[in-house]
Amino acid sequence: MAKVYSNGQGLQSASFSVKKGEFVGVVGKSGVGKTTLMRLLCGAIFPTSGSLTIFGTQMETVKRGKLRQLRNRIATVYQNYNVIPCLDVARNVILGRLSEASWYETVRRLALPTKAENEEIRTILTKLQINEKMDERCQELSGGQQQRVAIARALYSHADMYLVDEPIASVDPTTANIILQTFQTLKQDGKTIIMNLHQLDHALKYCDRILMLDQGSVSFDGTPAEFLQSSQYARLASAENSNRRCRPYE
Ligand SMILES: Nc1ncnc2c1ncn2[C@@H]1O[C@H](COP(=O)(O)OP(=O)(O)OP(=O)(O)O)[C@@H](O)[C@H]1O
Repeated sequence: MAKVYSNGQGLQSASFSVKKGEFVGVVGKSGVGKTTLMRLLCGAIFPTSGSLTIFGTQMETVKRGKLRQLRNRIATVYQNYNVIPCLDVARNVILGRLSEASWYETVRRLALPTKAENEEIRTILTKLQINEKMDERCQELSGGQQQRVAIARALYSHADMYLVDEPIASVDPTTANIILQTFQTLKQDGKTIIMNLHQLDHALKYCDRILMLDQGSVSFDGTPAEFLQSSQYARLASAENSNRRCRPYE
């Protein structure tokens, strides 16, 4: 498929399929089309040519109702977090599971979450080490904390597929590992994860497949071990000024 914007930029050519339960890392320089790919995969935009099938549904001909159902099976974590600043952390997380709820149920969950709902939210926030912020408004949090709230909201959705755009861009190395380990646990539960990552060492360590984009096209598709041996890895690592060869399996 391709998604070419009116200025000629975008994703020029991508051909791949992803299996249930795979953790795919999408790497590549800035501007090569990683976010465009994410937006295609969550049905926010559509290919300008070629074909895209998500959960067996062809996106070129999808009807509005079916698209809504598909989107309910996909959780997206955007680079800019998309949290609601004036709501507290718990309520931002609750938003992750409201798409199917009636108007009454939406108000009830936001105004009067049950003990079980609060406990589930607290468990997710504890995993991401941000539970002490549960009652604080998002506008009072740092960028890295807001990023973890956005991740918690995605986890609360119980989606089948997680599209995650640069989830560790604003966090310290310890938190980065916590976040990536959380997604690895999801993968073990059979969830599919497609994650844009700039940090090659983390992609090599946590993903079980690497897709590299270069100038809007897929230039590599293989395992981390194959990627590590590839000329594409060498080029990208040196371009990102990090040609320190990683040894993720040691
Ligand atoms: N809505 C748009 N209209 C026109 N051009 C766009 C649009 N969105 C992205 N582009 C262009 O498409 C190309 C790919 O952008 P995209 O955001 O997908 O890259 P990226 O790999 O995610 O970059 P980064 O790593 O910096 O986030 C870029 O050249 C960008 O300028």
